[in-house]
Amino acid sequence: MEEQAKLVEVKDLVQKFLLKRVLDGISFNLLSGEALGIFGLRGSGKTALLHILAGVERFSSGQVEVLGCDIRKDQSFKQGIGLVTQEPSLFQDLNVLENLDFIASLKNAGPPDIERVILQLELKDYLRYPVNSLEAGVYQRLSLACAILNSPRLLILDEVIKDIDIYSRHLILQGLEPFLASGGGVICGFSNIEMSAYFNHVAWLEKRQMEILSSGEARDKWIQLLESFKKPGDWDAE
Ligand SMILES: Nc1ncnc2c1ncn2[C@@H]1O[C@H](COP(=O)(O)OP(=O)(O)OP(=O)(O)O)[C@@H](O)[C@H]1O
Repeated sequence: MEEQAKLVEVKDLVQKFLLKRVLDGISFNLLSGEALGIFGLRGSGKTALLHILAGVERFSSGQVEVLGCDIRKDQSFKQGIGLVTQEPSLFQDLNVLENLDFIASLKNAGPPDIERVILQLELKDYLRYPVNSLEAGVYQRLSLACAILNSPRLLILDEVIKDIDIYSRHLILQGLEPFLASGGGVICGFSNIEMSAYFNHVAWLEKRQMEILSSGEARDKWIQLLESFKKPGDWDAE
């Protein structure tokens, strides 16, 4: 059997904001064909980690390799990733097609790529809609469409299917299957434990540390956590 390529390798990652440690000695790998879900309570560091992997935030110490690049020294991995951030990141003043056109030009993608993503995420009926008029599910379909215009090898997704309609969720998840089967990798932050089943592994972030679990183990841990909560303040990460 062909050996799976290592898409992400993280060793001893530390992230501090001012003097506060948010991630403390995190290590994990992602192989091609794998989907890793990053799970944690509010403020546990999911977004901080995803932004480091996408190269949009610096980190305090440790080693991070993405698509074979030491990301502190070599930024070329950015051409091979697709990012969907938790905060809306599309151009609000442009319509759907204008967003696709503009982002395609930034990513050196061409008309066939635009056609491909419109088809995959069923955006044809929305092309002239202003982005700020889209319902959440269609907005996320467009966000993912923009992220995959450059046919990335690694997708970094932050809460991409949170609070969206079931059909959009289906379209997004269905699109990930052939992507993974062809050797892509997905890292996805999520906060609804029900979504664990969609990932090969769940990276549980708590108290600045990471634990890699199966989806079943993550659900069990969630049930134990719920049972241990006694007062509302316990919902905070620290
Ligand atoms: N740029 C920043 N400057 C200072 N503190 C930050 C910064 N980014 C994140 N933090 C802090 O780091 C911690 C982790 O935040 P992060 O947004 O990564 O958590 P999260 O798990 O994604 O939370 P949520 O589920 O609410 O999105 C929080 O305490 C947050 O306030």
